[in-house]
This record gives sequence, C-alpha cells and structure tokens, in this order.
Amino acid sequence: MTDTPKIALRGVAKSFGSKHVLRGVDLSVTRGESLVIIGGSGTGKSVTLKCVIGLIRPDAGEIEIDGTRLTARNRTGFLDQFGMLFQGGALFDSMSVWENVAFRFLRGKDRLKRAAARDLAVEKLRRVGLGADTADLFPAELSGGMQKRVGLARAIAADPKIIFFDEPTTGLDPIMADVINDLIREIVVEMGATAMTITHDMSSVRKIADRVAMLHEGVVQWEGPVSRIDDSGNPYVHQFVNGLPDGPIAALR
Ligand SMILES: Nc1ncnc2c1ncn2[C@@H]1O[C@H](COP(=O)(O)OP(=O)(O)OP(=O)(O)O)[C@@H](O)[C@H]1O
Repeated sequence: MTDTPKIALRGVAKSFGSKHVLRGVDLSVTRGESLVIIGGSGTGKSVTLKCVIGLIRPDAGEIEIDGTRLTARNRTGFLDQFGMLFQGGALFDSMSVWENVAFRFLRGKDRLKRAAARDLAVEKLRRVGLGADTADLFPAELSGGMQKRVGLARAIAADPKIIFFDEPTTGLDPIMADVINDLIREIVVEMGATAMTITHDMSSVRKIADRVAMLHEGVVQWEGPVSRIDDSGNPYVHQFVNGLPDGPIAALR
C-alpha cells in the first residue's frame, strides 16, 4: 500500500462559453479512501465528475487516475475499468435485471457464457440485498430503491478498485436513502475500493465520506475529514452543512 493518489486533479478548469464553471480544482483521493464532493446546485460537481470519468475534457489542468494521466487518446472507454452508480440508476429498460448487472460480461473482452454471467449477477444482487427472484424482472417492475440496488450491483459487478457515485440518494425517501448509504459504505469498505461521490445530501456525506471537499465558485473552498464538517471554521461549509439562508453562498446569489 502506498499513499499515491488513486485519483488526482490538478488545476482543472472548464468553461462553457463565458461561464467559468471550474476555475482550478485541486483534489486527490488516496487508495481505499472515500471522498465526497459537496456544493450547491450548479456549482460544478457533475462537471468535475464528468471530467474525472472522461466524459468532459477540461480546458486546463491534469487528471490522473490510478497512475495514468487522462489524455484525449485514452479518455474513451476509460470508464470501463471503474464502477459507476449513475444518478437515477440509468438501467436499460429493455434488459432484465440480471442482464443489466452483468452488462459488461455479455459482450467485449470480458465476455462470459450467459449462465456464468447470470450466476455472477445473482451473486452481486444478493450482496445488495436482492433475491435471485429479482434477476428476471425488468427495471420498470422495481421500486426506486430496488433500482438503486441494481445500479449498485452493476457498479460492483467487476470488483472495481475505483467507484464513482453520482448523487446516490436522489429520488429516494429518507429511510431508503439511509439504507442505500449504509450499503454503499459497507461495500466500499469491504472491497477496499477508492470512492468518489458527488452529492448535496448531508446524510450521505456523514455516512459515506472519509473526507469531504466543498466546491464553490469553481474551486475547492475547503477539504477535510468528515469528522470536521460541523466544526470546519469555513463559512461556506458552515452555511451549507446547516442549510442557513445567510452567509457567503446566499450573498453571491
Ligand atoms: N454541457 C454543458 N454545456 C453548458 N453548460 C453546462 C454543461 N454542463 C454543465 N453546464 C453548466 O455548468 C454549471 C455546473 O453544472 P453541474 O451540473 O456541474 O452542477 P452541479 O453542482 O452538479 O449541480 P446539481 O447539484 O444541481 O446537479 C451549471 O451552470 C450548468 O448549467
């Protein structure tokens, strides 16, 4: 084990026209660590994540993942190596639950025989609390919480060493959100995975994070261990964590 960051962003900048969304983001996530990026709506959390997973190309700065610098050439398909739980689950409606979970094993270089792929999917479904009886259902037949579990099973299907979570509790009631947060934490710890999550749900932050970074006005305003978020001494974090109407964030609106 080394302290080499699994994920490192250095001076990452991205504008859309005259809108400077990211103005030099520096972040690093070490091996086995869970970093949660917080920030208000429209502060660039999704843009940051999309830069990291290669869906958006930054205007400036560097991103290194697992020791490899992201370049225009290797960006495509980079995500294949990592697990990702998309906001809303992003399941394929026309495929059964097990086919969704085993998606990457049904084609390409990791292809398995269908029976083996199904067995793998059933095992992952079990890990997220779903019985084998859900394997042949279709996403439309599942509740939102079950869809999230299936998305999580798909994210961990290939035992990735790095997992990204995009707003993992969006659309869930508070009780189901808590269940999913617990499950994410358990699985990340059990797999020893490095995790990066974006969210504005403070209950997720408290459950999932080892470390927290607060994004505002295109830069990381504060970062520190999750144990410090109630006592950060940072006015942005204080306002955000406590949901206060007054403070530097509201003053800028
Ligand atoms: N492809 C794009 N083209 C133009 N503007 C974009 C694009 N993607 C994002 N933006 C803008 O960048 C800003 C940051 O968006 P982003 O989705 O990263 O915010 P966020 O922090 O994830 O917000 P939320 O919590 O509401 O999802 C927004 O103003 C958005 O309109």
